[in-house]
Amino acid sequence: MFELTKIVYKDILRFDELTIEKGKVSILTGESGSGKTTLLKLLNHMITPDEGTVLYNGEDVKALNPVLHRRNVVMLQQMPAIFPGTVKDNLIAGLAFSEKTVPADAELEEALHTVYLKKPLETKAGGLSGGEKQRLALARVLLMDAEAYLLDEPSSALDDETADEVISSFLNKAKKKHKTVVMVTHSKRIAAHYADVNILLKEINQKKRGQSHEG
Ligand SMILES: Nc1ncnc2c1ncn2[C@@H]1O[C@H](COP(=O)(O)OP(=O)(O)OP(=O)(O)O)[C@@H](O)[C@H]1O
Repeated sequence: MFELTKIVYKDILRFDELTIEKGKVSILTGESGSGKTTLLKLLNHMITPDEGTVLYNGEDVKALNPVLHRRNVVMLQQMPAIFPGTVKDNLIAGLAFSEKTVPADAELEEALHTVYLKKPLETKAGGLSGGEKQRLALARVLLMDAEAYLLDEPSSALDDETADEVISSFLNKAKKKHKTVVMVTHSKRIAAHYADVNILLKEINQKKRGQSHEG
């Protein structure tokens, strides 16, 4: 689904090749500051590489309309925005961007159920805990029904048990619908349990520019 070739981005990323397969869960790990978020941003064209190409289904993302591309490839940021208003307002916020019709409340409740967030739709979102807000944002991207989900540490605010429930439930749903998931996590446990493919940034990322090595 994604093919990255001869990528250079500032002095952060430099690698020859990376393929991300359609319908698979690829888990991206690497130490803090190693460029995981930067790599996700290359995939949905929030940034453009200085050198090299990023292909999405065989097409150079530079040639794609960025707004349309980001409807197909939805990114959940590490600290996702929570909008003023209710849980429901937050769930439907992404749909306006995708120009999708607002589903019935039952479908919104189903998305909350998937992320184990047991709150009525009319709950004020501002009063939710950090972990609840994280799950609300995850439910919001799930409803966007994208082709690919780029999840940047989606369970960082959750305890281990809740993280397992939420991630496993989200991935089950995504897999049933043949979605592609690229997930960044610092959790070795989650990487070991849920990855179809493990991408270790330190294995692919080469010496940074400005260092003596020319490789
Ligand atoms: N636009 C930018 N310009 C310059 N440097 C940047 C830019 N964005 C990120 N960086 C730097 O690039 C490095 C990689 O950042 P990135 O957020 O991709 O790392 P990460 O692996 O996701 O880290 P973490 O696990 O801490 O979230 C960091 O040193 C960061 O400060």
